[in-house]
Amino acid sequence: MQHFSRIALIVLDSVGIGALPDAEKFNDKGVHTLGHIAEHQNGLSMPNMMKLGLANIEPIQGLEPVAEPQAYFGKMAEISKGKDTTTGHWEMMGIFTEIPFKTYPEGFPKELIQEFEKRIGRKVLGNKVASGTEIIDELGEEHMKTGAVIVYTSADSVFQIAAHEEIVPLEELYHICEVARELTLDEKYSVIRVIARPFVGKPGHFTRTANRRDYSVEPPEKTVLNRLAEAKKDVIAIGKISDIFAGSGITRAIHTQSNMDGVDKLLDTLAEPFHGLAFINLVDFDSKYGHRRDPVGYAKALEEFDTRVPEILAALQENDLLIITADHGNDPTHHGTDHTREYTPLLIYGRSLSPIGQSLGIRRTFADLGATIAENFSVQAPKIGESFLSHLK
Ligand SMILES: O=P(O)(O)O[C@H]1O[C@H](CO)[C@@H](O)[C@H]1O
Ligand SMILES: [Mn+2]
Ligand SMILES: [Mn+2]
Repeated sequence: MQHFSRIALIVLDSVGIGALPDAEKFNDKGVHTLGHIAEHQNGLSMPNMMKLGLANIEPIQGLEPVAEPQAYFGKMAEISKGKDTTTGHWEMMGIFTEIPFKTYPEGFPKELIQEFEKRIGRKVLGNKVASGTEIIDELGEEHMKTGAVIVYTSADSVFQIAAHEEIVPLEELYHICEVARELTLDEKYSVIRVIARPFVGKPGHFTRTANRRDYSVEPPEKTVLNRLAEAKKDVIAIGKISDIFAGSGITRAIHTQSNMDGVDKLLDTLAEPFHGLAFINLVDFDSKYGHRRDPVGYAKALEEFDTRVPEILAALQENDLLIITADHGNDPTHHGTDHTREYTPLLIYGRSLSPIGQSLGIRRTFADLGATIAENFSVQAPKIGESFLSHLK
């Protein structure tokens, strides 16, 4: 069996590949992020991902499978009871989330908001489920006049705080988030993530900045990342990965501004020597296009990523393994603005592997990834997941 000295794991945030069998329970019957974007655009120009075998995973209207895919390919099911970023990434690294995280479809309880207002010395606006761009359009002006911060949530377990950078300086916003983080760690509330959502601009023309910051809870048990770090391997987190794991098991964190900046930083990372895992999340697909229900923008982002694939392949050394997947869906043609319950694509490429990839079938859980990575680096396997390392030849 081959072992690899470096693994690069790329998560295309929200690029799902069709409804999971239990999608109906999530109000997501018939969703298909990649398929519906391709259908909407009458095809997608992603020649490099096609060469790897993206369209070989399953038939997708407008995308042609290739005769000789360069990568091993398949799709993965999520067994955890959730469709958010945290649940998806944690499952990849071996955690089964059986009890869904607490969500707040009616907004946060009054007593929590009152305590929060008291502690931060500012009032709260909103306190409801909303889309982040819509709620700043709706309440941004009032926020600027009164200095009250905008609090909102979604179908996920998130406490999001939006504020204009010129009204609430970033340092203060981050402090406010720390207060919210502390209050919502209480079991009574158990919110998974507090998120700072700074924005700039004039009423009617607000834009969010890249100064977003996530305050996550630590995973409830050790993940494959912890096992790697304990075994003195490098665990390099690029983009929001470090936030998602609250820094746990990460040996180096690199923050990014955008998908393309993320790819640049991955290339920089691959150009340097390391031994272990480079784990990157490209969030624009999700935050800029999926939640905004913008299939045209989403398609462009996919095509833009595709143009960078040759550079990524060229940056790989003989003994490297590249894995491309996603953490959930976010079908921009589906109702609402939330994630969608989907399979995620799986593409695995290595220069030392056979030039024609085989099917890895339908993986029962995202944790097959963690199990594979653990086996590769000879660290303790996660409780769930089956390694497919021996299939890679
Ligand atoms: O609508 P925006 O602010 O982008 O928020 C989205 O981002 C959150 C965190 O990923 C999701 O829960 C969803 O609410
Ligand atoms: Mn995500
Ligand atoms: Mn999202």
